[in-house]
Amino acid sequence: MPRYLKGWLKDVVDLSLRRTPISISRQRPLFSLYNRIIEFNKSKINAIIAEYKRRSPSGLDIERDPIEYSKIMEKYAVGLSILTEEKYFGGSYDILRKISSNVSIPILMKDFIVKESQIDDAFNLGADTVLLIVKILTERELESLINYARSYKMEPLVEVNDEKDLEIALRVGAKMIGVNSRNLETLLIDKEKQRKILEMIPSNVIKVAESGISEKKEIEELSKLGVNAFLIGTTLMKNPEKIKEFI
Ligand SMILES: O=P(O)(O)OC[C@@H](O)[C@@H](O)c1c[nH]c2ccccc12
Repeated sequence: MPRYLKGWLKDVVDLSLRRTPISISRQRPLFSLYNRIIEFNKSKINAIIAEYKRRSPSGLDIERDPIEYSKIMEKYAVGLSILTEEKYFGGSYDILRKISSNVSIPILMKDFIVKESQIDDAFNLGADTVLLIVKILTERELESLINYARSYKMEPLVEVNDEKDLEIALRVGAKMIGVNSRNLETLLIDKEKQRKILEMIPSNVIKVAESGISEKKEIEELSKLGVNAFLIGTTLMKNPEKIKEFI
């Protein structure tokens, strides 16, 4: 069982535990997000992970064609992040499947993963990796889900929000760590804290800055701290063309 949680996080995790596994099989080769971030870093192109997200508990509400969006991002982004959580983020497995059959760049399935069958689903739907959120899992669960993802050759993005999360992520051997500036419990953004945590990550780990990025200047500043990739949702959902300015 996942960690003790309250409020919407408890609800979203309960829904994840009850999610019915799908029964289709993968139709697409595996594209490594981890390797492609390193390639972008070598060629000095800002590695942007563009997120498709219709809604969010922090207030976003947007309709946009998923294929059209993904086709723009395919030209510029290092990868895509696709929300599949239904109730709070307006995502679906169907959207992920449609996008994965139309693009040839790495795709991260963004959901509240608490059981192995959700990783099976990600693989079968054509995703190339998954997000694992430290805050909702026990250390043992996190470790075993990381290994389970790796059994599919997926290197998961492990999300942390504070020092304690980071200690756990490093202890269980995460190789790609995302620091979310948004606290999932309070929904508040704290960029100072995010920077502090990013600076604590050893340089042999891929560092991803997540949430609240809206300007090129922020990407440049974060790059100076050794950040390898940037996960951007809201800004690109509102204006996909901004990706051209960001890279
Ligand atoms: O829309 P933004 O502020 O650019 O953020 C994107 C991404 O970081 C955010 O959607 C996110 C980060 N971690 C999550 C965990 C669950 C759901 C969503 C998220």
